[in-house]
Amino acid sequence: MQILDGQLVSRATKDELKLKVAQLVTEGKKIPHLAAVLVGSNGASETYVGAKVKACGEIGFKSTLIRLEEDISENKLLSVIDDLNLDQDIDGILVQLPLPKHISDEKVINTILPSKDVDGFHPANVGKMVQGLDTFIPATPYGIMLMLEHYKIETKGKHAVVIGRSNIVGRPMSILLSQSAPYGNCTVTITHSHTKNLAEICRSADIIVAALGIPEFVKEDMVKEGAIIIDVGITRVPDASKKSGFALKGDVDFKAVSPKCSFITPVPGGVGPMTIAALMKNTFKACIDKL
Ligand SMILES: Nc1nc(=O)c2c([nH]1)NC[C@@H]1CN(c3ccc(C(=O)N[C@@H](CCC(=O)O)C(=O)O)cc3)C=[N+]21
Repeated sequence: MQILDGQLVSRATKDELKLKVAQLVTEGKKIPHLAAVLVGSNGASETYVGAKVKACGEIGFKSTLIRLEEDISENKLLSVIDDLNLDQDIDGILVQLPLPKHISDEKVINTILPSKDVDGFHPANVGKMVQGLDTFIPATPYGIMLMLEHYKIETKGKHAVVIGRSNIVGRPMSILLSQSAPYGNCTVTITHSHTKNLAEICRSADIIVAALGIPEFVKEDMVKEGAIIIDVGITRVPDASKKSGFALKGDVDFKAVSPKCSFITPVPGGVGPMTIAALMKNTFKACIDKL
């Protein structure tokens, strides 16, 4: 069993980008600039956005964090996005999800200029991704593909089971895994809360991507010997023994499952850091090739 070290691969990816930025500097070219928009103050969102801004600093990107009040009107938020769309210095725009209930995710996502949509959530970019055209790939699935590539894990012809069908992870992941090289070339089964015989389907998987958001959902008896396990879940569960007051739990029962598999991602330190690295690659792309 080998642990897939997201911290390590993320660092390597960021180091690569850092060199490329240094090159841009010597050539006197534009430096990538990410605008991150955070509405309200959800603890987890603060952490993630903070990590994104920090990564920009490490690589040498510019970043602007825009904090807005929880009760900002939808129209006001849309006008903030319009301003960022028009701002020639901003290459990438990221609006951290989830948004407060009175704001429509769909309207927000549709307002971001596709050429600045480094999350790859805009329907125009989703459409391109589905067709295998050049576009921004959503950061979590992209990060997972980068991780598999880094460890030279052969995916061709394998049966991949994706648990979860969200627009930000499960669905794009299932599409990328099914696509031809440089993507997965897998046979993909996408499963969700209405799937029958989930355990049985999982047992037939060579690769499991768990992205349903239920802590330790994937148990030992759902996993085939030698399977590759990608754990996307990251839930904060109360834990009095931790200084923060919570522990991070993945969607996989790591202790029980890890002895059975060939490769597994830990939580934390697996997919999470790769999500950040992939976002940085998208931000670089937004600056370099104006799609
Ligand atoms: N517009 C938008 N784009 C996103 O890409 C996006 C989003 N909204 N909303 C929430 C999810 C989640 N996400 C994570 C990013 C980093 C870690 C990460 O770095 N995790 C660390 C631990 C961080 C901690 O201590 O909580 C780890 O797994 O090692 C996790 C999750 C991005 N998302």
